[in-house]
Amino acid sequence: MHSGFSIAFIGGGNMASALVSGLADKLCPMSRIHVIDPNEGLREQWRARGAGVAAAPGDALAACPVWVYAVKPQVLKEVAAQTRPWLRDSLAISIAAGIRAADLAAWLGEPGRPWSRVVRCMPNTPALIGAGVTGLAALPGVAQADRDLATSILQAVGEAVWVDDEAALDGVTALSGSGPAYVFLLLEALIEGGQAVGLDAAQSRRLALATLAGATRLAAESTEPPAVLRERVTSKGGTTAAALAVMNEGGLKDIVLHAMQAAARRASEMGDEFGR
Ligand SMILES: NC(=O)C1=CN([C@@H]2O[C@H](COP(=O)(O)OP(=O)(O)OC[C@H]3O[C@@H](n4cnc5c(N)ncnc54)[C@H](O)[C@@H]3O)[C@@H](O)[C@H]2O)C=CC1
Ligand SMILES: O=C(O)[C@@H]1CCC=N1
Repeated sequence: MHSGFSIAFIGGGNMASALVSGLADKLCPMSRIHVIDPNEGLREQWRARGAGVAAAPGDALAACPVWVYAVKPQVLKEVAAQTRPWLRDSLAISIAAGIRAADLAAWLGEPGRPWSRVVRCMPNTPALIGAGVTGLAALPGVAQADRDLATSILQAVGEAVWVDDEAALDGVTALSGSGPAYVFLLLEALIEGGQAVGLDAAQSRRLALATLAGATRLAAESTEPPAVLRERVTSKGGTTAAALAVMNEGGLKDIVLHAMQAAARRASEMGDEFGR
C-alpha cells in the first residue's frame, strides 16, 4: 500500500465508485480518497465508506497530487474551470468519453500554455471487482513518470493498455468501455432464452453465467482463435449449427460491427460537441 498517496475524484458517480472499490486499500487507504460531488446523497454514501468529501473544490483538492475527472463529458469544461484555481502540481486523469486530452490541457492551463500533466483514459465498470480493462493515452509531452503513475492507478483495478494515437481511445470506448453493456445484454438474452426453452430463472442464470465465464476463460487460455473454438462446438447437422444459422441469418456479426462503429462515432462527436 502506498500510504502517502492521495487521489481526488471529481465526480463521485458510477465510475468513480467502481474505480475506488477496486483500488481502495490496494493503492491507498479510503481516508486518502477525496470525492467532490454536488449530490448530497452521494456524498453521504462516500462519507460512510470513509472517503473525504466536498460539494465543491477547495484546499483538500489542492493537496491531492492526482485528480481523476469522473464527470459526464457534457460538463467537463465547466468542471475543469471550477477546479483550475486549486491546481498546484497535480496529474489530471480524465475518464470522460470522447473529450480530448488537448482540450482538458487547454482548460487547465493558461492561454498558450496548456497544462502538461494530463492523461486521458477509458476504464470499464468491472473495475468494481478489480477485473477492469483501461485504455490510456497522453499527449507527446507528458512525462514518463506521469504515464507510470496513471498506469499504476488503473492497473490497481485491472489491466492497463496504452495506445499511441489518442484517437484509438474512441475505439477502446466502443469495445471495452461500452462493452460490458453488450455482454450484459447477451447475458439477459441467454437467461430469457433459457426460460423460453423450459428452464427456470435460477437455472438459466447459473447456466448462462457459467457458460460466458467458461467460454471466455477457454478463449483467453487457448492458443487457438475463437473461430476454431466455435467450430469445435459445432457438430455437422447438430444443435449449434441450427442456432448459428439463425444468428447468421440475423446478421449478428454485422450488428455488433455497426453498433461498435456507432459507439466510436459518438465518442468522436462528443469530443467535438463538448470539447474546445
Ligand atoms: N459508466 C461507465 O461504464 C463508464 C463511464 N465513463 C465516463 O465516466 C464519466 C462519469 O460517468 P458515470 O460515473 O457513469 O456518470 P455518473 O452520472 O454516475 O457520475 C457523474 C457524477 O458527476 C457529478 N457531478 C456533476 N457536476 C459536478 C461538478 N460540478 N463537480 C463534481 N461532480 C459533479 C454528478 O453528481 C455525478 O455523481 C463520464 O464522463 C463517462 O463518459 C468511462 C468509462 C466507463
Ligand atoms: O456510455 C457512455 O458514454 C460511457 C462511456 C463508456 C461507457 N459508458
